[in-house]
Amino acid sequence: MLPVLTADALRTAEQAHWDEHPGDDLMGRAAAEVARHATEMLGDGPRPVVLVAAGPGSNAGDALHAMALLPPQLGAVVRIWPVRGRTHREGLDAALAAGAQVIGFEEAAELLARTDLLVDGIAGLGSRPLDGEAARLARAAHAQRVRVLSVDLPSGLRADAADAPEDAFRAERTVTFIAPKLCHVAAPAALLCGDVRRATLDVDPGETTTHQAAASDLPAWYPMPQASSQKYTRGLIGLETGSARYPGAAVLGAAGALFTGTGMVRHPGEAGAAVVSRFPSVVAAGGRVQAWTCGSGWDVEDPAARAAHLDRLAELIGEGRPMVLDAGALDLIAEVPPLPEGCLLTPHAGELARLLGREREDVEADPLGAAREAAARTGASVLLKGTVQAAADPDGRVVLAVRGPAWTAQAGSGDVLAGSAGALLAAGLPASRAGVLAASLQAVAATRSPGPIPPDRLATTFPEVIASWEDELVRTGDRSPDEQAPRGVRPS
Ligand SMILES: NC(=O)C1=CN([C@@H]2O[C@H](COP(=O)(O)OP(=O)(O)OC[C@H]3O[C@@H](n4cnc5c(N)ncnc54)[C@H](O)[C@@H]3O)[C@@H](O)[C@H]2O)[C@@H](O)CC1
Repeated sequence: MLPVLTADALRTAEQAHWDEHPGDDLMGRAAAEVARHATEMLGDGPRPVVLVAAGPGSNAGDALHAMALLPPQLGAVVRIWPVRGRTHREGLDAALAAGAQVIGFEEAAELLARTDLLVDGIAGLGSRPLDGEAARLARAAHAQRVRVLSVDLPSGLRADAADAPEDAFRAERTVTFIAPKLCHVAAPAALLCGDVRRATLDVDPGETTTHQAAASDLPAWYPMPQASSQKYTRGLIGLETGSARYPGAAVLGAAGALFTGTGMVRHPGEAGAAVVSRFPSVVAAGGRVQAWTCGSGWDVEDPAARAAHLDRLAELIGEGRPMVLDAGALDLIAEVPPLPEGCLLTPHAGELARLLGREREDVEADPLGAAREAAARTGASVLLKGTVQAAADPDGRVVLAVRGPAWTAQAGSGDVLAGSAGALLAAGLPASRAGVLAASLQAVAATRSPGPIPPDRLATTFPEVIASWEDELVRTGDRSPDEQAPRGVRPS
């Protein structure tokens, strides 16, 4: 997992580094990284034109010092537009000494047509939305498809926010320092960062409570069956989902659980028959389970159905097993006893806002903060679904799931996800890990099988993804090839 730092935490890490290594030239190393990436992007065309948009702070310092570090044989023609006329003094002197020239806004705007690379050094950690000439330049660069290398982050984004203001640079590549910030990993901001390259600058990022899951983390997290496994040890998941009004949710949740992999799925509720007709391995009766998924497709608008769901939720809570609470069940939390240990709530932004008694926009403005608050209030882990998918634990730790394409933004994805997370919970994974793994599985599946595939059909591709994880574990020696395909005893 990658640490994700806030701007404040990053400044603290930087200060701690300087306390230990007084005078260490972090800007020099950052500039060398910018120069390396600029050179790589420019390739070997003759006398490339490089335009630097330079702000007033240290972000411009990195960009400008980098210009003095470009290989002389590149013969780059470097022009600097200082936003609002002033910029980082030493950086500017270094760039001028290497042959760069300062130009005004009009000249910079005209130069765009001949610019091979725009180095965006307006602002990094201190970035706020662009306005005036800077906004005009960003817009024109986008319209003219100018290639942009952003230093630390595309100017106009805010380091700790996931939103993408219209007036921000759109980078082909972003070289970020020490550790990524929220804007680099959470959509839609992350989509403006292009290819994000992390330069650690040999600075310890320190402790952080926020991490981004990587695709390479997933194989080891998945509960692969062992030679000694049997259905009871792999996990029994009970589904209490669907209703007369929304029977499909029960089928979708069962698809999520079955194609994620589990020992047995039980569906004792009224939608059980519909589920069994689609998936005959499902047991439409109660009995022992290790975890429950409930709430998907519950009809909480009809008073009689709502009362029945409420009774059933209280009953399930009384069993004391870990549960995934999805959709309708989230609306009933305030009316039932406290949840057992190890539960997972799976709200989207609107449901999370209702849970917190806030506006949806508030949640969207600070998705991780909202998930943390809900986790602290309910004592459950909270997987926020949507463009930002992240699971928060009651102690404040947050893990962002692997990102996928927006094809999964469709009705039914959440029902599949709740079933999938329930299967993983039943297998013994901690709640937030189950949520992050299920969300990541769906994202990876949609990346491998893009297009408008209905969520239950997409679930049928989960096994391919999981099989590739098993291949990976065998390749790295973390799983015996015999567990994957027993060879038996062969003639000597
Ligand atoms: N903190 C660190 O550990 C390191 C920082 N470095 C660089 O330093 C940067 C942080 O430097 P600073 O704290 O000086 O902050 P920035 O250079 O990110 O920006 C702050 C300045 O930019 C102005 N600004 C912000 N948004 C603007 C906008 N939209 N239009 C015009 N002006 C705008 C602010 O008014 C302020 O003067 C990092 O992003 C990185 O590039 C690197 O040198 C390496 C190490």
